[in-house]
Amino acid sequence: MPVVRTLTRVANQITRSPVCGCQISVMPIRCIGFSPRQVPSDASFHSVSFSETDHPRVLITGGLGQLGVGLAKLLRKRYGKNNVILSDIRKPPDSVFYSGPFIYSDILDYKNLREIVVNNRITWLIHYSALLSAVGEANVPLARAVNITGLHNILDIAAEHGLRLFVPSTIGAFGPTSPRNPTPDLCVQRPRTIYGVSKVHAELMGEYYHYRYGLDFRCLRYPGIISADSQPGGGTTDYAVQIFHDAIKTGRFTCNLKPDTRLPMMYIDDCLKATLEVMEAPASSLTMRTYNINAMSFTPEELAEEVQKHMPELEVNYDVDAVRQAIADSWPMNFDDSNARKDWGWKHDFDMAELVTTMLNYLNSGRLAFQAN
Ligand SMILES: NC(=O)C1=CN([C@@H]2O[C@H](COP(=O)(O)OP(=O)(O)OC[C@H]3O[C@@H](n4cnc5c(N)ncnc54)[C@H](O)[C@@H]3O)[C@@H](O)[C@H]2O)C=CC1
Ligand SMILES: CC(=O)[C@H](N)C(=O)O
Repeated sequence: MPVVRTLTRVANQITRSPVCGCQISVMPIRCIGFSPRQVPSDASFHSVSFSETDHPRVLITGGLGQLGVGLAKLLRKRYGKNNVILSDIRKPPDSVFYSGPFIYSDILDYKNLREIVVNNRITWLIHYSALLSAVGEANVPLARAVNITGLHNILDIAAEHGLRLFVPSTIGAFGPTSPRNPTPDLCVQRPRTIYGVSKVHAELMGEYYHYRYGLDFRCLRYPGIISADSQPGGGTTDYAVQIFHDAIKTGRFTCNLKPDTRLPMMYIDDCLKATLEVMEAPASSLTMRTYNINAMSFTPEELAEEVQKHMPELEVNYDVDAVRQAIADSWPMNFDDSNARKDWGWKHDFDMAELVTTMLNYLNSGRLAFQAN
């Protein structure tokens, strides 16, 4: 009865486990039986299987979206090109395919995901696959599958293989009954989008797996992320990226949110830096497993005025999208990230003025290079 022996050993280990100082007496249901998710005989359930002196072996899921390619670039600089594998279900452009390891991975395919983790000796998993707020409302069944069922696969594989797991959450994990100005780490969370509901689920499941199985789960609630060289994937904060592209291309911008809609925002370099920092933070410095992070907070009107300091001719109009506006009206206006600052030294570099200058310089230099060729 090797399986029973293994389960008994694991059960004893868990009930003795000092995680959170709690005594636990019930076995994890998912580990019982002969499913592919069966506990392996050498499962320890206690995280960080890699030696801290070695570089981690990182897998990024959903890596071809707005954030993944930039994160891979940052991590490859630090840990070596071949130690960071990007994955997605989309076909990578040449620039991505030839810049480091890329692999097809559908997070809904548990066996394929497990094979990738085993064959590549993955130690860190950065789980970026998701459907964002606006596209999620347009296809709830798919958002539910990717954001919830997909997350379950990720959690099981991470727990089974002792991975350090990063799952981003979002300002969208809060709702109209949350305090909105500012929104603290711990408060009422009753979001009204499938995206928000799935992210609260991810926060709670990750924290539960940490408490129950010792999974090294780390989670940051990102604000709206603004980037120049990658396009957002269908969110409510996308206007704050689009304004730069339209300003440079046409000198005109039509905003789909009302001029006074205040939302927390961050430049991509700060977002990627925070992700790296929280992944490298010693576990002892983390008093929580889910942290708000923030950099700035502005309205479309304020952002447009800042852009107009550089491009006074920019014309801005408003054509409000009811779905996006309702979502934005239920989200935080300001984010309280004091715990991240206190616990692991989070500090942003870009405020609104620096963000605008950086975005315009980047996009203008691209345009000039294009014209020169
Ligand atoms: N971009 C932002 O402003 C913010 C992003 N986040 C979170 O950060 C993460 C990354 O965000 P973005 O890069 O902006 O998202 P994105 O929408 O640009 O990219 C998501 C990627 O997931 C992939 N994907 C979809 N279904 C999949 C499946 N079945 N298997 C594997 N991959 C699949 C898509 O092909 C896409 O490349 C997401 O979890 C998002 O919720 C959180 C807050 C703000
Ligand atoms: C803030 C987010 O999570 C994302 N950018 C969205 O608007 O859906």
